[in-house]
Order: sequence, then structure tokens, then C-alpha cells
Amino acid sequence: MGRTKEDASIGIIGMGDMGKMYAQRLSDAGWRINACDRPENFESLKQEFASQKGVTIFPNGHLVSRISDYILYSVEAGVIDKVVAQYGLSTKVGAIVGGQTSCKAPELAAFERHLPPDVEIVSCHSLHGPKVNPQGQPLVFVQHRASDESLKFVETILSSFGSKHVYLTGEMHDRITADTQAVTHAAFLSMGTAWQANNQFPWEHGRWVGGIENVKINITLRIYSNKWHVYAGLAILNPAAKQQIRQYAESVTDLYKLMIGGQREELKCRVKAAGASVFRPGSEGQDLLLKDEVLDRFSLSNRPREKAPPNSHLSLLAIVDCWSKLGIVPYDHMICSTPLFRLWLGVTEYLFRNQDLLDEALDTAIDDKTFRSDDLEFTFAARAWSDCVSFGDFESYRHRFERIAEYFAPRFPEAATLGNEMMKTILEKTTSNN
Ligand SMILES: NC(=O)C1=CN([C@@H]2O[C@H](COP(=O)(O)OP(=O)(O)OC[C@H]3O[C@@H](n4cnc5c(N)ncnc54)[C@H](OP(=O)(O)O)[C@@H]3O)[C@@H](O)[C@H]2O)C=CC1
Ligand SMILES: O=C(O)C(=O)Cc1ccc(O)cc1
Repeated sequence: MGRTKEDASIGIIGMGDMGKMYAQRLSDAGWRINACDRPENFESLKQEFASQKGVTIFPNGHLVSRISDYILYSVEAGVIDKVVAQYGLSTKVGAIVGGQTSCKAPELAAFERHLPPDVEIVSCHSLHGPKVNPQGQPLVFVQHRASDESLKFVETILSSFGSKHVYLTGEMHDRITADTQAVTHAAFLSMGTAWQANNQFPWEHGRWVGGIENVKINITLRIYSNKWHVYAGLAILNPAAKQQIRQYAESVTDLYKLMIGGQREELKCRVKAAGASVFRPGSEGQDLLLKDEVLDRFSLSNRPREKAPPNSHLSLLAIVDCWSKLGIVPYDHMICSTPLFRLWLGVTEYLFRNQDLLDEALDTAIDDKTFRSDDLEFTFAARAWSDCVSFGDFESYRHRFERIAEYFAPRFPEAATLGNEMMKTILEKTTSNN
């Protein structure tokens, strides 16, 4: 077994966006990479990597597995069992195997089921997309069936990313990422669903101009412009995600009912109690993750913004209610935070740490009827996404996702340019250390 750059090589099975990013960065750092995708992609992949020094493309996972010392499965979460069943027995004797899927329960179960007992297991998870610079972003290691020495070896391999190493069990990883990823996505997926249902590109309406709205719009479009299976996999396959997404949908529904019932005092009382349990007293003096001037710079709208137009902010009120009901302190989850989660927490905190803004949102929710139909559609959408995840049906998830993605598709190019810039600026201000 080789354990140095000179005598070890790394296998990557699944050369999609993440697999390619890993292959590129690890070979740039001097490691020898053996990689494959599906057999039908062999020729095109070989051409694509022809000039990348240190990367050898193989026709299938058997050929990768038998010669590599650390083998990383970077395939869709929904097919991990099938793919490990296919190639697992070809793993080199004494090698270490890991996966890069976003949900560890099915991945580790597949390894236990299909890998020979002499093979060690160290999984990982980069908590960011393929186009984000890994420097400073969380990178989770799961030392599932491996010696400390083998964990160290995997850490050495991935050290050139400059990511922040986090050590968790598979179960802890899934519980935390259910919140930082699955619920966060459910909220933005629901926003997009509601805008589509009301046939709105929100930035074309005066109601959606300004700071918090820019973040909502840019992230929603960013999610819908990505691959559906990433979001479906990490929600449907994560045992902790269903319950958390269901609570989010329940919080949305409960708060909406208080709004349309005109129950101002109950609404204020419930939301402020939730806020007090999430944003603990004493933290008021702390710096906000996001500030006005940052939020305002990234608008898809060409309308001038004088004062933030009031909004009921149902999606934000509900996430705080949801965290409070589940006893989640989101700041404790920074160790597994993705850039999107930090933005989501940032806008939520922005609303809840400004009493005037929060009171304005709560009064708007009760008094201003212009938001009723948007909030109604948002409520339907949150419940529908929750059902879709609970039923565990990948095809209906795909169908819902792609229908809405199609609606926003003409706007993806401008949203991507602005969204990337926004992410870059905001990420500089909201590291996972916050
Ligand atoms: N995208 C992201 O932001 C992140 C994704 N992840 C996780 O990383 C994993 C990969 O994601 P990503 O790269 O975005 O997805 P992609 O769809 O881009 O990549 C997955 C690749 O695996 C290939 N594949 C499927 N079956 C096999 C097989 N039997 N042998 C070899 N290759 C196979 C797929 O081929 P085909 O397309 O033909 O099926 C595809 O090229 C997922 O589990 C995802 O959850 C983790 C962090 C971030
Ligand atoms: O930041 C997010 O939530 C993303 O959408 C990108 C992403 C997707 C899947 C992961 O496992 C990690 C990051």
C-alpha cells in the first residue's frame, strides 16, 4: 500500500462536476489520479483530460478500484448502492474507500454491504458546490472503519484544498446537514414554486426590491439552475431530513393561519418567543453576518430602492419557528455550513436582530393583503415539497423541480453572473468561523 504522493494513487468513480473538481485539484497538487465515469463516457472524458497531467481515465470502476489506494465514489446519492455493488469487490487489497455523496447513511450502508472486510472506510463531504473555492470551506471526514493512520492519509490527500477539517460520525453528519442543507433547500424551492405558481419573476415587482429579497431571488435561481438529483438525494435519503422539512412546512402553515385569522398578538408572541430561543439574549452586540450595503449591491431589478418595501417574510419567520420547535441552534451547525446556509442564516438574523424590521414584517403579515396570495402559494409549496420528500419518490421530485426550473431558465444567465458575485462578496464576510 502506497501512502505518499510518489507511491500512492487515488481513484475517482463518477466524473461529474464534483469528481472533475477533485481530479483537477488533486492532480494539480501532485497526486496521481485514476478516474472513470460510465463506460459510455470513456472516450469523451479521456479527451477532456488528455492534457491534465497526472490524470488517467479508465473505462470503468473495476479498473480504477484494483490499482488505487484511496478510492472515492462521487456518484449520484440515489445510485451509490448499485455502483458500490458493481465495483466494490474489485477494490485493491488493503485500500481505503470513501464517498463524496451528500448523505452518509446510504453510502456507509453500501460500503458495509459490498466492500471486502480488509478494506478501510473513510468518507468525506465538501460542503460547497464545484465552482466554489474550497479554501476555508468545511470538509467533513467520517472515520467509519479505519485506523487513525488511514484517516491521516486521507486528510493528507485532501489537504491541498485548504478546507476546514471537521470530524463527524455518519449519523451526526446527516442530522446536521438535514438542517444546513435539506431544510434550507426546501425553503428556497418553495419560494421558486410560489413565484412560478403566481406567474411572477419577483424582481420585476416593486414588492421584491431590496436587500433580503436579492438574496432570496439569487439563491432560488441558483438552486433551480443546478442538478435536481443533488437536492433530491440529500433530502429523500437523509433519515433526519423528512422530520425537519415537515416541521418547516408545519411552521409555515401555522403562521399563515395566524396571519389570515388576523391574530396579531398570537403571531407576535409565537414568533418573538421563537426568535428569543434561536437568537439568544446577549448576542445583540455581535456583528451581523450580512449588512445592508452588501445585501443591496446584488439586485436583478433595475428599480431604485429607497426604503425596503415591507414584506411579511413568511419564509424567514417560519424557519426560526421551525428551529425553535426542533430545539436547533443554527449557529451550532456552522461546522457543517454550506455557503447557502450561511446566507440563509444571515438574512434570517438580519430580520430578527432588527426589532423595527421584525415588527414591520409581523404587522405587514396581518394588515397588508397584497401578500396573501403569495404567502398562500408559499404555504402550499412548502407542504408539497415536504410530502414529496416524505413519499421518497425521486421521479415526482424530478418532475416538480424541472417544471419550475424551466420557468426560470431564461433568467439563469443573468442570475448566475450576479449570484456568483454575490456569493463571492458575501462569502468573504461570512466564513464558517462566524
Ligand atoms: N454538486 C454539488 O454541489 C455537490 C454534490 N455533492 C455530491 O457529490 C456527488 C456527485 O455530485 P455531482 O458531481 O454534482 O453530480 P454529477 O451528476 O455531475 O456526477 C455524478 C457522476 O457519476 C456518474 N455515474 C453514475 N453511475 C456511474 C457508474 N456506475 N460508474 C461511473 N460513474 C457513474 C454520473 O453519470 P450519469 O450522469 O451518466 O449518471 C455522473 O457523471 C453526489 O452524490 C452529490 O450529492 C457533494 C457536494 C457538493
Ligand atoms: O450550498 C448548497 O447548499 C448547495 O446547493 C451546494 C451543495 C450541494 C450539495 C452538497 O452536498 C454540498 C453543497
